[in-house]
Order: sequence, then C-alpha cells, then structure tokens
Amino acid sequence: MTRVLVTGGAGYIGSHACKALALAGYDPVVVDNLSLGHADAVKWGPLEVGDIRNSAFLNKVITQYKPEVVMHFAASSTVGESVADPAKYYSNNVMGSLTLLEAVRLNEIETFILSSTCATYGIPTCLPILENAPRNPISPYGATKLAVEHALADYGTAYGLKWAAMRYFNAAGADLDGELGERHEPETHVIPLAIQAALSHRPVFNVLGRDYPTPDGSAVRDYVHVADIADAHVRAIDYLKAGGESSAFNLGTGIGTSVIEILEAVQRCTGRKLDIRFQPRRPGDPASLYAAATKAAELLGWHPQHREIDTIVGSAVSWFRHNLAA
Ligand SMILES: NC(=O)c1ccc[n+]([C@@H]2O[C@H](COP(=O)([O-])OP(=O)(O)OC[C@H]3O[C@@H](n4cnc5c(N)ncnc54)[C@H](O)[C@@H]3O)[C@@H](O)[C@H]2O)c1
Ligand SMILES: O=c1ccn([C@@H]2O[C@H](COP(=O)(O)OP(=O)(O)O[C@H]3O[C@H](CO)[C@H](O)[C@H](O)[C@H]3O)[C@@H](O)[C@H]2O)c(=O)[nH]1
Repeated sequence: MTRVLVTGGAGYIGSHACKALALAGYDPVVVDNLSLGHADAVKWGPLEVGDIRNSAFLNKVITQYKPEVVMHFAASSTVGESVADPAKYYSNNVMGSLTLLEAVRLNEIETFILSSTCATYGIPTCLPILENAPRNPISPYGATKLAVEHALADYGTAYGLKWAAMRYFNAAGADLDGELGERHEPETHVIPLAIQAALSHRPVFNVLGRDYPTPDGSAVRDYVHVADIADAHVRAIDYLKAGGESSAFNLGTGIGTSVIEILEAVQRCTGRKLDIRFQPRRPGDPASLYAAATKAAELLGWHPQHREIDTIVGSAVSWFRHNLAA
C-alpha cells in the first residue's frame, strides 16, 4: 500500500482527505500539531503529534513510516488574521513548508501535493479564473501560499520533485456519512457561521457588504464540497504517478453563489429563519471569485459530485445537528 504523509490531517480538509485516501487504498499517516485540528478526526491511520517546522520530528516520522507521497494541508489560513499578524503566516506557511520540503528532498520522497488557494490570484482581472491568470495576492495569507508554490516549482525543476498545487476556492460542507465536519475555532467561514446562527437561540447573521457589483449586492464565491476536494487530491497522486506533468489545478465548481443565496440555502436546510443584518464590507474581500476548473476535469478526470448548494449546505447542517449542542 502506498503510504501518504498527511500534514494537517486532523483539520477540516485534511481529515476528509485521509478518508478518501483510505477508501482509495492508500495508507495515510497524519502529522499535526493539533493547534487547530482535532485528534478524534484522525480515524484512518496513525497520528504523530508535532510541528512541521521541527525538522528532527519530521525526519523521525519519515524514517519510521517511509511515505512515498506528502500531502500538505498544515497551515494558518485566515485572511484577516494574516493581515494583523503576518509573522505567524510567514513562519507557519513559508518556514513550515520549506522545512517540510527539505525533509522531503533529503529523504528522497518523490511526490508532493500542496493545499493552495484562490487567494493566490488576488483581485481577478477576469472571471471565471483560469490557472494562468495573474497571481497578485492581496493578503499575507495569499502571498505565503504563492511563495510555497514558487518553491515547489523550483524544487521540481532542480531536484525532480513531482508536485501538484491544488488551488481551492471555498471549501464547504461535511462528510456525507456524517463522520467528519468543519470544526474551526474560532470559525470565520460563512456557511458554518450561518448554520450555527440558524440553529441557535439568537439567529442573527451579519452580511458583510451589500454594495458589491453583483446581482444581489452581496459577495459571490465558488463553494466546493470538501469530499470533492479530497477526491481531487487522490486523483492528483494517481496523475503524477502515471507520469503527469507537475502543475497547479483550480478546484471549484465554476458556480458563483452569493452570501444572500447561501443564507437562503441555510434557511431551507435548517427550516429556521435567520435575522439578517447588513454590515460594511470586510477589508480585503473581492466582490466575486469563481473558478474555471476545466484543467482538473481534463487532466485529473475530476468532476465535482456535490455541486448543488443545498447538498453542500445540507451536509454541513446535518453535521452540526449531530455535533452542536444547540
Ligand atoms: N478552508 C478553505 O476554504 C480553504 C481554502 C483554500 C485553501 N485552504 C487550505 O487548505 C488547508 C487546510 O485548511 P483547513 O480549512 O482544513 O484548515 P484547518 O485549520 O482545519 O486544518 C489545518 C490543520 O493543520 C494543523 N497545523 C497548522 N499548523 C501546523 C504546524 N505548524 N504543524 C503541524 N500541524 C499544523 C492544524 O492543527 C490543523 O489540524 C490549509 O493549507 C488552507 O490554507 C483552505
Ligand atoms: O459572518 C460572515 C462571514 C463571511 N461573510 C462573507 O461570506 C463570504 C465568504 O467568506 P468566507 O470567510 O466563508 O470565505 P472567504 O472567501 O473569505 O475565504 C476563502 O477564500 C480565501 C481566499 O480568498 C481563503 O482561501 C480561505 O481559506 C477560504 O475559506 C465573504 O464575502 C464574506 O465577507 C459574511 O457575509 N458574513
């Protein structure tokens, strides 16, 4: 069985990836410092608790498990926090990834899959966003992820590392079997926040911006189901192992959904009414982001299976109903 080292595998997307890997016949080993993740989300292989910035720890884990592939989810990933505390982002995302990449190089691991983000594009010059669009991040978070993408490409050229950079749009939803969900603390993402509000006794929800140049004035994003993101990662391993060229892939559905449309879906899926209030825009939020994901379709054979917003939101509602003390 091919062993895959999954950094950040106790987190939201990494834990879903471990499940997808195990179902596809891979053997995931998780490295996570549990700064944000949850040990009980690691269900498909061992958990080694430690920090990716600790090269001695990484070398010990790699020597013990001998992974053939690294899937790298561990990062700090809140845009606003990155503006307030860029040092944390350069340390965790850049130094952490470079430490990991060095361990990969010195231990001769051939294949590396990176969690990247649509935040590497910044404000798009045209929509939908293609992989070759200009990359001008407007936050330290996006800048740190772009820096790691550059390092990957250089490691590929110089050392022969095979890599894929997966640029997710808005990861959303929960495992459809109810085994995993989104448990960020603090939560900043619109879908879990709106669901938590709807299921609470004080269902106030703040829409951040109502004057965007979008059909209903609220910001538009491309919400992609976390299980589909996990599936794309497994496909990326298969693609690289089959000799596919190292590359970046957008992971989105191509469908733009506004914040107001999200709230309508949350109200349908919970059967609860939200008390919607409008607030000023959140600094740094682009008006509209949605992907052209045709490259992932063509090269990885990736076709998101859960594209309907009610399926995405409904899976998250189901998770919260079973796991939130309302
Ligand atoms: N959630 C999204 O919509 C989204 C969108 C684009 C990209 N991404 C990227 O996907 C990845 C996973 O995101 P997520 O939403 O699952 O986040 P998450 O916070 O749920 O998971 C990250 C995991 O990494 C661990 N971690 C963080 N720093 C670490 C370190 N130095 N050493 C070891 N472990 C560490 C945390 O404990 C956590 O379990 C991140 O790289 C993020 O930038 C997420
Ligand atoms: O209480 C809230 C929270 C969010 N929003 C709005 O909902 C939309 C989506 O916001 P999220 O915070 O859920 O997601 P982002 O688009 O900001 O973030 C996503 O895209 C980023 C890049 O742009 C990063 O990759 C990040 O990890 C990923 O979750 C934004 O317009 C935001 O202003 C609200 O209206 N009210």
